[in-house]
Amino acid sequence: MGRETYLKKIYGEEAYKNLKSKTILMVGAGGIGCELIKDLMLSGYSSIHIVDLDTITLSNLNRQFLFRQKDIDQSKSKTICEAVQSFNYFDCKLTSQHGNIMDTKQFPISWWRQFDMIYNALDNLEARRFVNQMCLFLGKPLIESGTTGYQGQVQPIFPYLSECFECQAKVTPKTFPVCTIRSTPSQPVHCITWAKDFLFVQLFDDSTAATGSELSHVTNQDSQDNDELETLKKELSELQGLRNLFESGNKELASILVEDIFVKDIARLLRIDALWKLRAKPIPLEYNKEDLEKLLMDNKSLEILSNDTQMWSVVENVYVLYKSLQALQDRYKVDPKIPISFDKDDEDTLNFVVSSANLRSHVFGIEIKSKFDIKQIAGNIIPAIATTNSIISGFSSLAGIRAQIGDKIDISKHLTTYISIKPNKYITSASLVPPNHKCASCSLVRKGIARCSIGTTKLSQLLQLVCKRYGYVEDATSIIIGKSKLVYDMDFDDNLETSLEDLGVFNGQVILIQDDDDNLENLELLIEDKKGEAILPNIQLRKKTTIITAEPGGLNDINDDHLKTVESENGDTMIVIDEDDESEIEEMTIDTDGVHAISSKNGDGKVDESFLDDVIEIEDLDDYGPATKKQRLH
Ligand SMILES: Nc1ncnc2c1ncn2[C@@H]1O[C@H](COP(=O)(O)OP(=O)(O)OP(=O)(O)O)[C@@H](O)[C@H]1O
Ligand SMILES: [Zn+2]
Repeated sequence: MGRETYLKKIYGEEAYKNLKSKTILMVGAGGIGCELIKDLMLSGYSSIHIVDLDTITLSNLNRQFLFRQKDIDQSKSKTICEAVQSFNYFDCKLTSQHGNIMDTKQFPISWWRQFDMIYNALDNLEARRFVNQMCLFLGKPLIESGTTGYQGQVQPIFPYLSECFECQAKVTPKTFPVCTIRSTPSQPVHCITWAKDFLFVQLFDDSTAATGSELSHVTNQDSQDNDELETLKKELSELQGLRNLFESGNKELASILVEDIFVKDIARLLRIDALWKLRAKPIPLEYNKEDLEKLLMDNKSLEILSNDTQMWSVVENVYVLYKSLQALQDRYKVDPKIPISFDKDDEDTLNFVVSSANLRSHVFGIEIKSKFDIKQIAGNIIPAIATTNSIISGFSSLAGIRAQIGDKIDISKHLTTYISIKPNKYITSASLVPPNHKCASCSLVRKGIARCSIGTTKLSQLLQLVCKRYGYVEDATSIIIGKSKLVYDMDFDDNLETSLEDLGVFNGQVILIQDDDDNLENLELLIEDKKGEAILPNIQLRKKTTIITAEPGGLNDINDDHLKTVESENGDTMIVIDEDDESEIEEMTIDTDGVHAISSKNGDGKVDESFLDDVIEIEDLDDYGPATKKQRLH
């Protein structure tokens, strides 16, 4: 029996053949990627490309089971491909690429074209958003997955048919008021944030992100108290002095820093009575200097640094602070050009943050934490769980297979899957829904790829082409390069005879075509620089349509009068929205000849009752609010 026999039985001969012809991309070779690659490779795809920007670290080995001790510092994508070769039963062609998926030079649009589908196995929003955008430009299905602790989710995304990654707002990490961090901490996390995002940044980090750090700029909005503002400004200039001592390799830095930050600054804060009316006062740091001397003299004390599950005493924290400062100073001395930035896996930076956070906690009467705990909090880590990654990878690969074996995408046949550890909710799912009509990525604008030679194509040619092809009117069109560079509109035609390249367009650049009359939807063209005649994407731009907002139950009573209020025309599309949760109830074509003036999109002239049952209460038929007109791109 051939090895493929079971796959053929499961999928069916045709579907198997179909899958065997597909080339797919997996982005990320970490926790999810290590599990997913096995599933994908054994699913029958003909070829899989794997991209990851990182190398393997010791901390990856506890859950990324394809990596071994010997692989540390090797490229993740290369190692993962080698690791699965021994069970590559269906001769899947594996291609690894080490690089950042957002690098448009290494991964130009011509490279993306080869894939039939993309699987995300990423760990950050920025890269996920980028891949989502690429899939929208290319019109390729994306299987998005993610895990946090015991929770996980797989979302199949079919561009313009189902919600994209950006259709729902994403939760951003919790932030704290600046003055809680700088003057009045009350929880360990406040002190850890102070140590990592303020003290560390001020002393060592040179990056622009650091100098622009919000915690370094305190304004009247952050604090009404002038004394507090003055004190915090003084602290900042004092830190500049400490930074100079650090850079000059001053041997007294540690003792000066402890005195300045944990004694003098605290004493200064204590003088601001307003801060302590309702709060417990901090106590400037006191510790036994002889004990510190003893620790510093004894080489055995170094064991404290790796004792990461027990709470360090106050003097031990001071000792770790001394040691980490010393190590960082030595690094700076060897090569000042190598940036020092916080990384939870960089022991010296972690030790500095742990000890200074703990000393601040002690001063403010907040509980001290172990190095292990602080590492979790400072690295925003919710422990990654191998089993969760494994289950999610299974669902992810199944979601992709389902997308590939059918001929035409019917989103009602696909599901978003969730897993959790809540009883009765281990595995749940939800139907895919059409794109959110407010989504700036997939609903307010159409996307496509235009091929043209940027060196020889003039702006005027591009303008004429898009007008001819999509129905824009030259006098009512704006062209914007990148995020905000306006190069053409009705009152600004200076650039028409300039080539796209001279206007700053590069291979992979995005250009926005905007209808100033608001009749047609806007279009984002990703420019692929290619010699020869310009080729525009084959897209039917949609006319902006009318949305009628009706209260629950009002749907059947929308009549000619309402349609007149919203100036609808025969043949327009109407979307009825549930006012409570803004979900779309029904999409209909307006027929102004009929008495009831509505025909549903399935063409039988009736509202789809089965759909309504779920959403609105039919008894409320008389109780509808006035219809309002909104513009929607459909
Ligand atoms: N822009 C990107 N391009 C390519 N690969 C990326 C990009 N961003 C993240 N990745 C990769 O995605 C993977 C995500 O895996 P995972 O969530 O397990 O993170 P990790 O870095 O391996 O682990 P941890 O963050 O817990 O140390 C990582 O291997 C990471 O290198
Ligand atoms: Zn969207």
